[in-house]
Amino acid sequence: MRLIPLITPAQVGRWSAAYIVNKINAFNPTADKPFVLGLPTGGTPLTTYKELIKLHQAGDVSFEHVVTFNMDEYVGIDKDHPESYRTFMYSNFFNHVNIQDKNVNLLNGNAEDLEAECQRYEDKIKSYGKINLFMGGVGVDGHIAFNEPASSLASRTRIKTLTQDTRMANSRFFDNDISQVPKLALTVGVGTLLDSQEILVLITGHNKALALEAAVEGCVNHLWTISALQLHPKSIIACDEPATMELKVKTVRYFKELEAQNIQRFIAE
Ligand SMILES: N[C@@H]1[C@@H](O)[C@H](O)[C@@H](COP(=O)(O)O)O[C@@H]1O
Repeated sequence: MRLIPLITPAQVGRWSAAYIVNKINAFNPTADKPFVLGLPTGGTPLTTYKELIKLHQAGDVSFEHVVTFNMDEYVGIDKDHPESYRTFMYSNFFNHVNIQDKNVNLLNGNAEDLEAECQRYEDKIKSYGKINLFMGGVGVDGHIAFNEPASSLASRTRIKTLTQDTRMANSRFFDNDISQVPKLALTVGVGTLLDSQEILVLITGHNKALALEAAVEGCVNHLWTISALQLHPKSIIACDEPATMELKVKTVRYFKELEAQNIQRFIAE
């Protein structure tokens, strides 16, 4: 695992966007060989999306041959609801870059047969071979995508019941009214994520410090599904300083030294 210890959320946005752009450009995607990118929603990746849009507008990256798969979606809210993850993705990213609509993959939380919808998603991912890079965030309780505590670390795309904690955290997007937050969601599984070639997780803010500790210093444990990153051959966490508050000083120092060259340009800005 790599830990990229930045200082501010803006730096996490810039670092992660630059990382993604380099990966896409090095891959040199074509119509026959698209780059497959997994994407999250949430407050944390917003700066990354803004930076990606900027880099696209500057001509540094094209999304023409990029295929995306979003990690999750609520069940039972209209696809055009302002808080659906579909709406989030179009308004914060897809509408601002040259991605082709046919290359956008989102789970349909209103499908008649939700289990069949999850299987369709898994099959569609398989049809591309694998996801080249999955970007993610983390919940305060350490969930990745909507893999809530005690999710199987071998799980695949499926329906999950959201915990009270998650619904409370997400009520900030629903007029602070928990009763408006859906109780169910469709989510890729931990196993689905682990099949990706690379995973890049963004963690910012002091309220995520315990989740970062569990991811980096904790044992692999289904109660903190983010800890499954330790099982992945190529996982990266980009974090800001407040998120490191529960890590040991020596852990932070170790990664600061290791990544000095890679973070220098970003922390100087
Ligand atoms: N399903 C999403 C997760 O994918 C996301 O990582 C998490 C944290 O969101 P935020 O970045 O807003 O803290 O929120 C939701 O639960």
